[in-house]
Amino acid sequence: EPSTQSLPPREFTSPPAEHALRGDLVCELDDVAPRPRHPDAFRPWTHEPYCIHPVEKTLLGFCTFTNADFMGGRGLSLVTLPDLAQAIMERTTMAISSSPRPAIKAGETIFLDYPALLISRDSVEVFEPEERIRMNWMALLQLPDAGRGEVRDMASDGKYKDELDNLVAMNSLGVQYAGFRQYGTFPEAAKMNHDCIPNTYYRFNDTTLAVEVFAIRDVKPGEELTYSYVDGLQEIPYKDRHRLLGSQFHFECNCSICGDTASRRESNRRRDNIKNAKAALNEVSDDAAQVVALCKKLLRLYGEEGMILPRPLTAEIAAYAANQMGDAKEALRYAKIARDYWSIIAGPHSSEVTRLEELIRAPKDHGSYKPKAGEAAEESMGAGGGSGQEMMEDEDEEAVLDAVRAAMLKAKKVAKESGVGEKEQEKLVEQAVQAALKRAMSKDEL
Ligand SMILES: C[S@@+](CC[C@H](N)C(=O)[O-])C[C@H]1O[C@@H](n2cnc3c(N)ncnc32)[C@H](O)[C@@H]1O
Repeated sequence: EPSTQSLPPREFTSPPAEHALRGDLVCELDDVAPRPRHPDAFRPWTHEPYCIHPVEKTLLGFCTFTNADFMGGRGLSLVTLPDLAQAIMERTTMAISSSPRPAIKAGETIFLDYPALLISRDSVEVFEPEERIRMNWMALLQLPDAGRGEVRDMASDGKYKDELDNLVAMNSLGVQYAGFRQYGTFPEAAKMNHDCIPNTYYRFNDTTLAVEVFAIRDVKPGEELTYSYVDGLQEIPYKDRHRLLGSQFHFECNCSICGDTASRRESNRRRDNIKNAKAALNEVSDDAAQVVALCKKLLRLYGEEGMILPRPLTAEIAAYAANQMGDAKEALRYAKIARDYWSIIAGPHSSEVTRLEELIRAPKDHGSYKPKAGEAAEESMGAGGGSGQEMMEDEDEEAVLDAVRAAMLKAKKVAKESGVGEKEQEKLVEQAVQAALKRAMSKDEL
């Protein structure tokens, strides 16, 4: 018996006699299975599968399976064994885009795309316009029909005289090849609209030439995928964004923070606060406590505005500043936030993640750590006592002095780095020396 488990709830049926008998079958519209009234009736297929089994019911049957939504409505039909069709479809559920796309987790790759055109940005400066435009057109016309067709289907309105210049400006991603900036025209990515608060970002692999579009936050099923056509729109208020997108791309942005006046106003207010907090952060770079407070505020504002990209660096700065204040717990908390966002944006194996992991593993051993004033004394006591104890083992008076001297030197260094005043430093060193001496002496008495 063929496995019917993966089949839609319908029994294998013999083909209608007239089909089986027709030699030179001419397909008529009647042969097309109608789309069922309920869209999920034959899920994942959009049409009732049409199955035949040769000769006997006991033999494996073949069916025609169709998913008309595959690849954004291009459709896919399979004529194959039911189990195989099911397996193929399970693997490619991501490509069915008109049935609600499944939810995507932050950091997840959504698709890979390869460029149809890769045009050096330097060509604009190096060549006369006519020469450059001629080269670009040749690049396009020498593509095979399929690639050329995909490029020619792209939007090409804009401010330039040459249609292809407009097309490239409108549809390209900025990528770098061996350090040289390029306009990369990627047919799939070019289908994505702009959003001033996008839900995806991309990275370019200059070995494979693939651009990887990935989610920077969780994306709900069916939610539109967007990226920002312009980098660094972070603090820019509506009016300036409107002017920029209008002059560069010739469209009026209707994204969530541009669409209506109330949203524009709300977003402008938040962006104003972000701008001010960033300016204040530049002013207070020597004051670790202020740095932490401002980063905390910025992270809150980025959260309210739904901005993801600036978060990891802000959290990372907060982590170092907290550690500098001797607050290893807070440093750890921010370091984890920074690590998690870097993992989404730069990738889980990026140098950014490795850098943060170092701090997370042992905040107090990290170069940024400076113990608090009180802890400075304690630490030096520990160090002095420890080395003193070792020395006491051979009951050598010189060793007691060495231990105390070592404790004093360590305490001086720690007190100086803690940033407290000179008087306070002296007091700390004195305390540490006394503690080390006491420890060494008590050991001696034993
Ligand atoms: C690269 S194409 C994006 C795909 C395009 N929507 C399509 O259907 O082929 C750029 C064009 O999409 C439209 N567009 C993209 N983002 C938009 C936005 N945020 N608001 C309004 N129109 C937008 C503009 O017409 C722009 O010229």
